[in-house]
Amino acid sequence: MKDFTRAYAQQLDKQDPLASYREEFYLPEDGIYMDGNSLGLLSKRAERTLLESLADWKELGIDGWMSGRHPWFNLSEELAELNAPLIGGKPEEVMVTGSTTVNLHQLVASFFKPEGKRTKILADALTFPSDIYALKSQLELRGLDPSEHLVQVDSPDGRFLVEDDLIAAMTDEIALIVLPTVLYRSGQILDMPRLAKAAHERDILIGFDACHSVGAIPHDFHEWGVDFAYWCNYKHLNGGPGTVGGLFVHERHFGTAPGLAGWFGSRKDKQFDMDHTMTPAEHAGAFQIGTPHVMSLAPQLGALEMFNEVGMEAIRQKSLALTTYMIDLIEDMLAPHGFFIGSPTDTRQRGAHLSLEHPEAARICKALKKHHIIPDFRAPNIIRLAPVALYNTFTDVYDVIVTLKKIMDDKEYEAFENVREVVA
Ligand SMILES: Cc1ncc(COP(=O)(O)O)c(C=O)c1O
Ligand SMILES: Nc1ccccc1C(=O)C[C@H](N)C(=O)O
Repeated sequence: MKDFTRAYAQQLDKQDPLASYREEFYLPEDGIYMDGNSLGLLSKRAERTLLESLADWKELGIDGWMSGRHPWFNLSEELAELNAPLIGGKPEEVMVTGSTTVNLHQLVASFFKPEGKRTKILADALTFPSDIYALKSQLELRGLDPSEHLVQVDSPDGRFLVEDDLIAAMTDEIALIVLPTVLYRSGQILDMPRLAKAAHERDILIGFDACHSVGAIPHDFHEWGVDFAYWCNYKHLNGGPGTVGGLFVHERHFGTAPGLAGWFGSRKDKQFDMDHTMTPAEHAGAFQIGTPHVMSLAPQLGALEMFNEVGMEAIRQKSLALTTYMIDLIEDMLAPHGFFIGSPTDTRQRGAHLSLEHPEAARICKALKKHHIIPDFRAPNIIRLAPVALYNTFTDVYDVIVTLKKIMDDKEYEAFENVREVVA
């Protein structure tokens, strides 16, 4: 018999080995934050490392590049070491640089080599729009028509992708594959090792957008043989709004010239020779372009420290316990209200957020916000809820679903217009 009392949720919190991490974060005073899949919250450690870098600037000026608490010249490399275990790469295969979309541009510019019959890029119909915009523009830059050279594999139900369909589309016309690790709407995890193996058996390179999986699930990119990956550090990793992104390039590709070159991709000892012939770094550092956004990197030092301390296995375990508990509560409390859980029920395929579909989703989100609960909305009908392992509790989950039940029982959502806000 499942227990649907608040006391049971509190009991689960008492047994939670990660409970103490909640105090490390600045949480809303009178509300519940469930949007860590879009923008993670500020932690005290991230605030401290940002303030330290500001103090270095204040006290050292230009010397902050080489002296100070976190010398800026090596900050991207220092952070790559903290990022590497989270995605299962060797430190030299990872770089903290650019942003998701910029890194995708860089990686496609470097690894898309249309030749003979192989001139197409394979992607999917559910991926984040920015990736598609980037892929289309990369094709156009090569004089290739995206309507012919970008193949997007469809989804049978608009929620999930089927690996067999993706593999069936890996034809001898495909030069490069770019897929999400975890889908941004449904939270489905794709079978990355299987896809990488299938791609390589067909002589195709494969890269992954790991925005919704980094900091949420463990990865083994090196072992899986993935060619490249890229991600943001502002969602599950709590690095701050617009913080610098990450990229992974498998060591077998070291020596590939960066498609978009810039002096920060140089070997560190050569960079200030100011030679007009670039000597690229001999590792993933080669894919950096210009001066790093230091103040935007700095919070990651504190933020990422926590992930390395706790380990991705423990984070994954709690995250799955939270989403499984949430599904149980939704099925019990919201049954008469017409919600559809558009996320995988199989835990092996479920990322770290749940997608709740409802025709009134836009205004249900507004009603939740009125109760100081922060979800997000994805048009036309999705409420995304992300109970985050490091700072959300089982009681948070309980309170969110009870509030949702009240909003539905009392039709509170009818007080709002069913249209999205500008930033939804
Ligand atoms: C899966 C995915 N890809 C790409 C992006 C775009 O990232 P950015 O705006 O940081 O380039 C996002 C989020 O914004 C995302 O969730
Ligand atoms: N970068 C942002 C800026 C403003 C508001 C949201 C975002 C997001 O990251 C949204 C996220 N990519 C999503 O999965 O929808």
